[in-house]
Amino acid sequence: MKTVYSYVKPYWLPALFAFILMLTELFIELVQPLIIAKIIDDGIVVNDIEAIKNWGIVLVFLAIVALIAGIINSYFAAHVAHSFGFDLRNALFSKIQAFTMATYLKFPTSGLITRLTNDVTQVQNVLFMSLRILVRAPLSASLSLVMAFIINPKIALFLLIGAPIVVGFLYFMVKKGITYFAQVQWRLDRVNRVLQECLQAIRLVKAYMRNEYESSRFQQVANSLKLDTTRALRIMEFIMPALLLIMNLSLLAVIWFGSIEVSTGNAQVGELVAIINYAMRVTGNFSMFAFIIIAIARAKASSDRMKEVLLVDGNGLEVEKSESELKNDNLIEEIGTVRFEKVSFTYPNTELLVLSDISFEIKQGEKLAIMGETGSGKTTLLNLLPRFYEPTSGKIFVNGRNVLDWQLEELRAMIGFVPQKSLLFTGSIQENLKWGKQDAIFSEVRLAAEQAQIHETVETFPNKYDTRVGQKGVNLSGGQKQRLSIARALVRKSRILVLDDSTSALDVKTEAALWDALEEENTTMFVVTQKVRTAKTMDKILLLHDGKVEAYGTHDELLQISERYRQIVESQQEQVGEEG
Ligand SMILES: Nc1ncnc2c1ncn2[C@@H]1O[C@H](COP(=O)(O)OP(=O)(O)OP(=O)(O)O)[C@@H](O)[C@H]1O
Repeated sequence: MKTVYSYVKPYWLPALFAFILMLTELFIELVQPLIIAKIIDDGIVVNDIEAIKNWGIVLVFLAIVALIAGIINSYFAAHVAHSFGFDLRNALFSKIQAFTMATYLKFPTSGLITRLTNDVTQVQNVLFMSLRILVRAPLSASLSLVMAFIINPKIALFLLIGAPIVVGFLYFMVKKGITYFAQVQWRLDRVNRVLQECLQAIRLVKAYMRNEYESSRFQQVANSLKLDTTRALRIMEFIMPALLLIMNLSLLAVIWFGSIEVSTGNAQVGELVAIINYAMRVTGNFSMFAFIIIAIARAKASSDRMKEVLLVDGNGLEVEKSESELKNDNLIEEIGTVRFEKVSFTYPNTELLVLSDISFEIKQGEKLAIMGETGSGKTTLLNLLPRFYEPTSGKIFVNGRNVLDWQLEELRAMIGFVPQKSLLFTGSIQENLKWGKQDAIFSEVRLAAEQAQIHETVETFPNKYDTRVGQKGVNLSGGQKQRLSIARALVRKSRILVLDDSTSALDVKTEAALWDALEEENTTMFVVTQKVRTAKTMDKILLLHDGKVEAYGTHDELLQISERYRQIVESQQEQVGEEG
């Protein structure tokens, strides 16, 4: 629990205040029965109105103090709990952002979302309850017991009849609760995952008319969540009345034995009333304690899940190298060059060699087309460049320096990356384009948009560059999204530009205009493409097959040396012929 609850530390002072106020409430709670006993024994029994009045005033005064203490305690408890929740969420978010791609693979997205939302809330609630009642309930119960013993040990002894059973019940509840609630949180992950998948693929679901299927899939996971939650809560449903029954039986025994003691003159009425009062407090506080124990069990399951994230360290995080570790080599000569030397790669936790013995070099300003059938390793190869993953063997050099020896930030600042799937964020077009370079001025944004052939389209939007995209914004076509993604990368003016099949949705004319515009830039380019027409315009082509280099060279060279390339060319010529 340490890693999660260490986030309470900065709030120790308000937490201490809350604790002291809680003790004040507790103290008053414990003194009240004594005063009632005084009112009965010194007032009612001897008919002393003055004593009743005086003790009555003290009672009311203490009740008001307890009320005020309770209100201020709630205020501090809420402040501590919510600040803690805020810090914890931020810490989790930062940690997740620093994950290596390999670590992301270990945590399903839905699981991370639940951890950041529901799990944090569970722990936050328990912290709030702790500052309000967690310590108070058992303390109040045990001190009430002590007070009862001080007043009359013989009668109070009857309160202990059920104690061993109560302790046994609580132990059982905590043990089962932790296991069951861990299962509940896991089920919540599954519900989130199905929901996320369905919403992301909503068009597909509609197009395939899979609404009913998706609904039943959702019902299945939601039902499992319901069953597991019910199972977990059932322990409480069973144990709470059982606890109360035991406690009330003890209370009955106290009343029975106490009335005998009073009638034989061994005890006073006031004493018995006070003990009954304390006994009821023991009962009430214990049931409250049992309720919190359930919440703690749930929070323990949640905090264990968050701990998994917070404890990710070392190889699981992207860590910047210290200046002293960096190689001070001469980078000027090879600026903009990229060299792969016998690079092989296997995804973490898998056996399959996805890239095998890849070697090639491109110079500054050269444009490399990467071709190959689906699954041949094109995206994987590109992912190694900004060090999303590290090669299993072999070396990759950027500007003549091994990518492992670069400061991560510097390396990535040099690379403009356009992933296969165009993703835009909620916000204006301009905000999206400036996303990779916050300090870009409008003329840079506009130039990038012109190069990416999207400027004219943006000009037709109602608010031009201030038009909102994403949820509640304009709906963009696939090609428009692709061009905006390209423009976003171009705004950064990176030395190296990586386009992972990012022009697939562009028509021939637009694509040609895009390459023309990029021709003017002295940018080294990696372009994954399926189209020979595109590949032909590049300086070199790297043809991958099954993760190996099938052929490497210019279009003409590949026509000479690679049968597979010739087949691709022929098949596309046939297509063009058929289309024509
Ligand atoms: N995260 C991953 N974990 C394990 N294996 C993966 C992962 N991503 C991709 N692979 C595997 O690596 C191989 C190469 O995938 P990659 O995405 O690089 O191919 P690609 O040539 O870009 O394909 P496409 O043209 O369809 O995008 C495939 O066999 C794929 O199953």
